[in-house]
Amino acid sequence: MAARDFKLADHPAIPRGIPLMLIVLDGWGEQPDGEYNAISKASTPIMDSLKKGHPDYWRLVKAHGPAVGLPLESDMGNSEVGHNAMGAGRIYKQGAGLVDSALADGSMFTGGWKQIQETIEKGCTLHLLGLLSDGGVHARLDQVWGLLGGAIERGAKKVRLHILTDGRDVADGSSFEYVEKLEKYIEELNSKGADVKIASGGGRMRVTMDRYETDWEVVERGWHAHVLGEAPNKYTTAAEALKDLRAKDPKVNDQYYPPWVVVDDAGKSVGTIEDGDAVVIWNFRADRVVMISKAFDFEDKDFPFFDRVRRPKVTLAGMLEYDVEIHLPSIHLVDPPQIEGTSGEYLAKNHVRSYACSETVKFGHMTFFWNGNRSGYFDAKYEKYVEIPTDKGIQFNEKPPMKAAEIAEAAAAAFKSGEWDFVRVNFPNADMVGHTGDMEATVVGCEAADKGVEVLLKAVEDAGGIYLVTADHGNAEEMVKHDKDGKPVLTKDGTPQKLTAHTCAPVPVAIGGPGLPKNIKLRKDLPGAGLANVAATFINLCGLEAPSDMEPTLLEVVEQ
Ligand SMILES: O=C(O)[C@@H](CO)OP(=O)(O)O
Ligand SMILES: [Mn+2]
Ligand SMILES: [Mn+2]
Repeated sequence: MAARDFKLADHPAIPRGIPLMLIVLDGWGEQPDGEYNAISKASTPIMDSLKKGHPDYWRLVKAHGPAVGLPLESDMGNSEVGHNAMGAGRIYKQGAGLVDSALADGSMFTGGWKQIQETIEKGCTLHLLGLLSDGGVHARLDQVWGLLGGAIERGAKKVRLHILTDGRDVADGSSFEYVEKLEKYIEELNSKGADVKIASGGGRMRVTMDRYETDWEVVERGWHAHVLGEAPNKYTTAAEALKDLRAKDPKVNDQYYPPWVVVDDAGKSVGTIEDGDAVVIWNFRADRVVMISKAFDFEDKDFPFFDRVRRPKVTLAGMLEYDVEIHLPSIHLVDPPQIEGTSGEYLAKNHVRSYACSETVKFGHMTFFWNGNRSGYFDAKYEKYVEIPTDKGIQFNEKPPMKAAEIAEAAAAAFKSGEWDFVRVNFPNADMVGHTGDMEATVVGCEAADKGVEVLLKAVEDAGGIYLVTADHGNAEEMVKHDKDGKPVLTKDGTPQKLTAHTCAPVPVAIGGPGLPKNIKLRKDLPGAGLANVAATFINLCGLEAPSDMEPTLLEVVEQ
């Protein structure tokens, strides 16, 4: 491919140097007002006022399914694909679909797998670890079956599974059904001579799947259970663990199970991870498996995060490469989407000074995901990434405002300082609190996010700047599950079933501010536009023409 020319021409109608504020409201979808819509229930005067700008200054864009590179129209959006699309301005076939193709054409077992195969042939144990979920955000059951079955077909004898339960992308309690399905499949494989067992597990928010170094203790708990075979909770089957831990503590749910291990009759773990073993992480999504990958891959001198006690020398493979900058893990089964020529690189190379900010749980969304799953700066001279620490060890409905005020304060100060041309922030509330399924708390979270937007729009007003407000996918606007006719799905006790997951709702794009030239409006001719169209839009708002291989801008220059 010809080398990319990063020089961008000036935009014909938008001058350079008018500062731009871009706000992403994580998990803020647009759906009709209703009893279970936490966003419409909340008092959100600022977001409501933006909506009045329809059609010239407010519109909806797609944030789910093929529009963001997911296999099916029924696939809900998520932060990785949403921020990848916004940051890159293009639609890439994403992890879920890439793994599907690699399983279908067999290439799953031809690349990085070869090194796993060598360890299997030596008779070592193969450990498979990941989120046991059909949500399609981080992982999918059929892919786990494909990996496990494929490994057995290729000669793996002893396989141990380390499972993280979900309840976030799927209904709480679905772990029972998934474990039952997995046990059935294991029985089938074992009846043909394999030795497969579930060895350890825990809830994804409490065990192993932390992200962006919010709390290394989460990963440490997982390390103890999966690797060392140690946890305060010991059971003879996974199903027993799930049942008993819930019965003991009403606060336990699929997301927040404590760590547990499966033990034999002598009380010994059935699946510690030992020197020479192979470990495959089956999640395709990166953020929540970067830390556990580091725990396996990093030498002691590079790993100050917790005492690993014992670090087995294993062959570790990721389903995908999770960090394409530092090539983590060093082996992967399926190549990740080749995201390059992102807006961040273009802007840095055109000397647009960019400032990105969120609190820890979403920090990497505005940096790592935004930049195509790269962890560093393109050019530190023109970029600054600011992280506000997220509270550790709480469930987010306990403190729904989260750090919205602090994010707004930091970003408003950066904007007013005049040091930055482009400030981008993410407010996590609608998403992180929405995932708890707690309606009241989510309403409070949405109100806090709206207040954050208010502070930032005031900064834009004061500095004569431009704003672009959008979201990465839906979540808080649908807090209970609905059937095809739009009626709430009821649980056995007659109450509506909580929906903790993201949705397929479209998301808003709003533009404005005193710096927006009067002849710039939103186009009316792109009904199918999605999040990938946002990149060209904000590059234009920075005063530059967008690269020709990005999805088209949402802006038009109108005659006055
Ligand atoms: O928390 C996460 O990992 C996902 C849901 O699984 O949410 P988001 O895509 O918004 O980060
Ligand atoms: Mn998100
Ligand atoms: Mn989410």
